[in-house]
Amino acid sequence: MDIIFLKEFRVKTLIGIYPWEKKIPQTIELNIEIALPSQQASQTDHIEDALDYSKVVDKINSMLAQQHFSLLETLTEHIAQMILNEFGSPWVKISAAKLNVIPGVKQLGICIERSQSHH
Ligand SMILES: Nc1nc2c(c(=O)[nH]1)N=C([C@H](O)[C@@H](O)CO)CN2
Repeated sequence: MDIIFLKEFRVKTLIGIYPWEKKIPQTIELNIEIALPSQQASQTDHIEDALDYSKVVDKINSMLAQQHFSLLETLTEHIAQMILNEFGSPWVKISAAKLNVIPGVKQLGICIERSQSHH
């Protein structure tokens, strides 16, 4: 299985359950692994055959500018479903962390894995 990864991808968004968190954007750090639907790009050297990771970054930036979540669980689920549905990936692993939001904890967050469901 071939995997594209995005490491330490930082993005500002409104995220959290508390009133202040719904007004003040916070930086979250994403780490993402995306299984590729095919190995074709490694043979052809054509971007048209690749899963274009710059498009994934653009999609996530625009999603998190428009949609505001209370929980990191919901945020990661939405990103995972977008990647599975719009990029045809068979499997994704996504972690999202808040930075220095609780004294004494440098990062805290969640990590999820999701696969295509075949009906
Ligand atoms: N399981 C979770 N627990 C908590 C979350 C969350 O997103 N998932 N969020 C918060 C608050 O927003 C917190 O980050 C502020 O300190 C608390 N617990």
